[in-house]
Amino acid sequence: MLLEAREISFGYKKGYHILNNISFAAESSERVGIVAPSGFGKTTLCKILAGYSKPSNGQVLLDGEDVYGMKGYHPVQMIWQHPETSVNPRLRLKETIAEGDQIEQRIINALGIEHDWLNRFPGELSGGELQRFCIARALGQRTRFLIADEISTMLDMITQAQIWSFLLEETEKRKLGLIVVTHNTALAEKVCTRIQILTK
Ligand SMILES: Nc1ncnc2c1ncn2[C@@H]1O[C@H](COP(=O)(O)OP(=O)(O)OP(=O)(O)O)[C@@H](O)[C@H]1O
Repeated sequence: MLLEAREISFGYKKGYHILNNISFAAESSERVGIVAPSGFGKTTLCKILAGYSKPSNGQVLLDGEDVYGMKGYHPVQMIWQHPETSVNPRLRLKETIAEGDQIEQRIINALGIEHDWLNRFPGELSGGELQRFCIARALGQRTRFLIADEISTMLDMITQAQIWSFLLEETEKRKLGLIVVTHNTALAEKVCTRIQILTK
């Protein structure tokens, strides 16, 4: 499967574009690191790829089909930098998991999610524990591409290693494309099959 962003332009303020004519493509067999300076618009591009923001110009295509015309589950799922703002604080974590597309128990186990955490609210977990739920939720049955936007910045080294080794194994097994946004070049070089530098 091919995910393509073609000549994307986007601005938060009318008349001022953050992204100007940006093109990007990734195959589901790839793990692509996106590198650009802070404030360039990497998260904005990820939001466009995952269907959260519509570009003012350009198209996002999945195997040639415009994703903004698709209905139902979005095959491009995003894991955000801040898990605490990516979950509903009023839902117990088992309900957060249920927001995903039939998340398999083996994914919950592999991420080290403890049974007792499922009955808690987000405010009762650490950032690292919560991020595991956000990763699990994104790995639904119909997910084809996963976007990881600075997902491990707040984690200790052991947890980072566990989570990345799980993600590499899972994406390989299910042939999911992985797009990685990080300022950590050593991490990008380790986990990605290709690095794409975005330029204005
Ligand atoms: N919701 C918003 N409303 C207005 N401006 C925004 C909004 N979100 C982001 N911006 C601005 O858009 C620009 C790009 O932001 P974005 O988060 O996409 O950059 P980034 O490359 O991911 O940055 P970083 O590497 O620092 O995370 C920034 O100047 C930011 O202030």
